[in-house]
Amino acid sequence: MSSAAIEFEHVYKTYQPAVKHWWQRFTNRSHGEGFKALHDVSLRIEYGEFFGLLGPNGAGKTSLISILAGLSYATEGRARVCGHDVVNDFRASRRALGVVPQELVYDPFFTVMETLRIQSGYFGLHRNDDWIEEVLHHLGLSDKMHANMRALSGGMKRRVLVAQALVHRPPVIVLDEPTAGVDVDLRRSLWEFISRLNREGHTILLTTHYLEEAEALCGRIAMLKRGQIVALDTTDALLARVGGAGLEEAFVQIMRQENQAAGTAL
Ligand SMILES: Nc1ncnc2c1ncn2[C@@H]1O[C@H](COP(=O)(O)OP(=O)(O)OP(=O)(O)O)[C@@H](O)[C@H]1O
Repeated sequence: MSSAAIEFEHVYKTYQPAVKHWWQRFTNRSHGEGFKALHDVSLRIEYGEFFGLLGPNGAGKTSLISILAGLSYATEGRARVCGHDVVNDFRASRRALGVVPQELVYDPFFTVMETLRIQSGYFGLHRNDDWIEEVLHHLGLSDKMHANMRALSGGMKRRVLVAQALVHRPPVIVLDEPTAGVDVDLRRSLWEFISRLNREGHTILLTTHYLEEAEALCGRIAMLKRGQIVALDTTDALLARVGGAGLEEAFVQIMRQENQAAGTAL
């Protein structure tokens, strides 16, 4: 079968429980069962898709993205980016991927431009200023180019994280809740920019709790619950399930059915 932009094959993730005593780090004994965050997740996202990964808090979205970005290993199963295995062919898979993380992580000692030049350097790009300036322009950050990262507001720092993910022009872009805590203005300009990248052929994987955002942008959606995919369909088909009552209604109904099946309350 030909490669896809993103592939997960029977992925499981179990987090080991925290050790109670420091000396237990040096023993091979199991310290308990561990927490099963992902359970047999298989997913194939084709080139050029705008794909939404939805799920309640703790469903496993970030765990899945972390495996894709090589930040964490799957306990079982495989993941690939543009056909490159994220473990055996890490450099190629990482080069094909731009990740906008959920947390605001930044180095307080650098300016925006320095931050982006350093990021370009990680990918071996030494003359990248033209592209960096274009990205900054589309993210409304041109006037902050020489500002220190510390001096930016939370929303602006988030824009820099988006720019950081794009410096090496990756064909696949993963955005983990990129609009959490940002103003309407940025959301609009960010989505216009990301949609443009998608029209130009980039594959987008988006996680968000703003369901109207996913409804407007994503062609296909997977819903995760307790580490398992409980729905995977086109956005249109999910909307048709609820007679066009909106993605939020579809989400609530699917999660409720899953809760009933699991015998728990929402
Ligand atoms: N490093 C870790 N060690 C132990 N448990 C973890 C770790 N990282 C995540 N978990 C647990 O795994 C589960 C899935 O977390 P994850 O962050 O992947 O969910 P999420 O769907 O991204 O949630 P949110 O929407 O709140 O960001 C949660 O119960 C979380 O507490």
